[in-house]
Amino acid sequence: MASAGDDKNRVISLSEVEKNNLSDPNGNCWIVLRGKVYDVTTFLTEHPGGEEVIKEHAGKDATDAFDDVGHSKDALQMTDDYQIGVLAETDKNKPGTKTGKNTVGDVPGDSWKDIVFSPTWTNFLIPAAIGIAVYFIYKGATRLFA
Ligand code: HEM
Repeated sequence: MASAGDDKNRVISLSEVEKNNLSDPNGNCWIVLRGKVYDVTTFLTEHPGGEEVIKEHAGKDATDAFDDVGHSKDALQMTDDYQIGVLAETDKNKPGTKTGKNTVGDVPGDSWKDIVFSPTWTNFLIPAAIGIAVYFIYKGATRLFA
């Protein structure tokens, strides 16, 4: 059922998102997740995590809060039903907004790239362990031939 109102690629400015923060007379609740705009007004009462957590982000970017919860892939796919547009390019780099695709593969920690390229302590620990092992092998070898 495609109609003009179903256009998920309508370009929406951040100031328009900010107006739909529940306090507006229309009572709408819009949020931004990775550069996409969602109208979650009707979803609030259905949200398994409760209304309040989403309401706190009404009219704002909720990407970090959404990711912090560790939403399931099902939850991520559900967001599609509420997308009403994309954030204007010029507004994507403003503080507090996150760009990027909202696809399953983009969930932090979900892709092998996040692990391989993450600068966490494990990336330091593994080379360090190899270094120590090489040192002891070398020490053992020099003792053998001494
Ligand atoms: C369109 C947007 C959203 C959808 C479709 C959605 C969907 C869901 C679903 C399906 C769950 C059940 C658990 C899961 O499957 O992961 C859930 C739980 C939850 N969500 Fe959302 N959510 C949305 C936005 C948000 C936002 C913006 C926040 C935070 C500010 C949030 C916070 C939570 C919390 C705290 C839980 C409970 C987690 C738990 O009990 O372990 N959600 N959400």
